[in-house]
Order: sequence, then C-alpha cells, then structure tokens
Amino acid sequence: MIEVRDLRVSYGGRVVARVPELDVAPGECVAIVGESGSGKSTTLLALLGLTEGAEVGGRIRVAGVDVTSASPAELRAIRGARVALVMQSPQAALSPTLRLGTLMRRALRLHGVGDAERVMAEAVEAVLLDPAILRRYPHEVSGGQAQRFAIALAIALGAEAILADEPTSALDVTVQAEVVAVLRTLCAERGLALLLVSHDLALVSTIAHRVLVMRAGEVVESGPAARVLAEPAHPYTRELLEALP
Ligand SMILES: Nc1ncnc2c1ncn2[C@@H]1O[C@H](COP(=O)(O)OP(=O)(O)OP(=O)(O)O)[C@@H](O)[C@H]1O
Repeated sequence: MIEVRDLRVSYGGRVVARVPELDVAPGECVAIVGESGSGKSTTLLALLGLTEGAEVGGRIRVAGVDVTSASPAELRAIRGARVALVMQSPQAALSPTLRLGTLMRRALRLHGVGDAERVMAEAVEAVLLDPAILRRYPHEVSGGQAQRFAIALAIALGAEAILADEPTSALDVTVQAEVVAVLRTLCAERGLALLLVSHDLALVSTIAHRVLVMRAGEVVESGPAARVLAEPAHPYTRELLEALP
C-alpha cells in the first residue's frame, strides 16, 4: 500500500528527513516516533506530495501511484479518497457553517460515491458514533467525536490507507483511547493501512506493529514494535522510553 525507498526531503539544501525504507501493508500499523523537529510530519506529507517548496528524492509509491513523478491529477485522485490524512485538530478542517451530515454528503458527491445515506450510516457506525451526530455542527461536537467523524469521512470515501499525524495529542486521555480503539479496529477488520506519526510511545505500543524512530531527520532504529519498545537498540530510543511517565 505504501512503499518508500531512499526518501530524502530537503528545504533550501538542508536535509530534514531521510528514510531509507518504509513499507505499510494493508491491515498493518506502522508508527514514526521521535521528538519535535525530527522529520516525522515531513515524511508523512511527502507521501502525498504535500511538501511544498521542498526537494524530494527517492521512490514513493502510495496506492499504486508513483508520487514523485505523479501528475497533479493523479495526486488529487489518491489524496482524500484512497489515502486519507488525519490531523491533530479535525475541527479546524471542518467547515463551521455546515452540519456534519451535509459536509459528508457533499464530499461523497464530489468524489462520485453513490448510495450516500447507506454509506454514511455505515461509516458512522464503523467509528462507533451515534448517527445523530450528522445533524450537528462542528462546534457542537467534542474533539474526540470530531476526530472519529474525520475517520468516518475517510471510510465513507473508501480510504485504503490513513496517514495520521498526532491524531490524539489534542484530546483528553480517555477520549484518546476511543480514537485509538477505532483506528486499531479499522486496521484489523477492514485491512486499512495505517501510518501513525506520534511522539507518544505509550499510544504507539498499543497499536503499532512496526516502529521507525527518527531523530534530527534520520531513522535511528526500526523494527517490530514489541522488540523496539522492549529492547531498544539505540540510545536515543532508550532515552525516549525513559522519558515516559
Ligand atoms: N516548509 C518548510 N520549510 C522549511 N523547513 C521546514 C518546513 N517544514 C518543516 N521544516 C523543517 O523540517 C524539520 C522537520 O520538521 P517536521 O515538522 O517534519 O518535524 P516533526 O518531527 O514532525 O516535528 P513536530 O512533532 O513538531 O511536528 C524541522 O527542522 C522544520 O523546521
């Protein structure tokens, strides 16, 4: 689903992310962890060709599309529909004057998805939201509900992969768990590929199959999450783990 080789992203000649290898298969969750400024978000955005002003080298294949050489039309076709981007604060991305149902209906029409009412009901159920939420405006729902709605929108549009950038860091701890549970179920039961960027190792340990640890733009360690988190090979990973409360 996602296949990256020798990715190198630089701004004005300064390399900010170098990722030799990153693969995410359907049904798999891979997490990129590391402190602020380590290049996690840049890596995620490069997968959708969204690093404006950057020089991007290497090979990036996402949903069968060669991102580095894709045309704007090819990129539009994968963004938002086949591959969804879930950000930290979904409320900011939702139009404040539209009820959530209207917003989802419009998105489905725009992407040519038929049978909208059934698709919407099914997507809302998949993220464990009450269907009544579709009658509400973005400011009338909690951060956790808005995040699950953003994921429902991705499901309704037929997403095969979700790229999530700190999807729970703006949420309360109890609500974080709900969002993580939804993402885990979508991976396990619907075979979605999930690439999760997070600085929260506790969260990562509950969901990720594999982990990449980034520091100052470089991948310092990668491997199965259980191994990396239990027996970190790199001092930096050990530091991150020791910083856990
Ligand atoms: N548009 C840009 N122009 C110039 N430099 C940028 C740009 N975007 C990111 N960078 C630089 O790239 C480096 C990596 O940033 P990135 O946002 O990928 O880190 P991150 O690990 O996701 O951090 P955070 O957790 O704070 O989001 C930083 O030094 C940042 O200043």
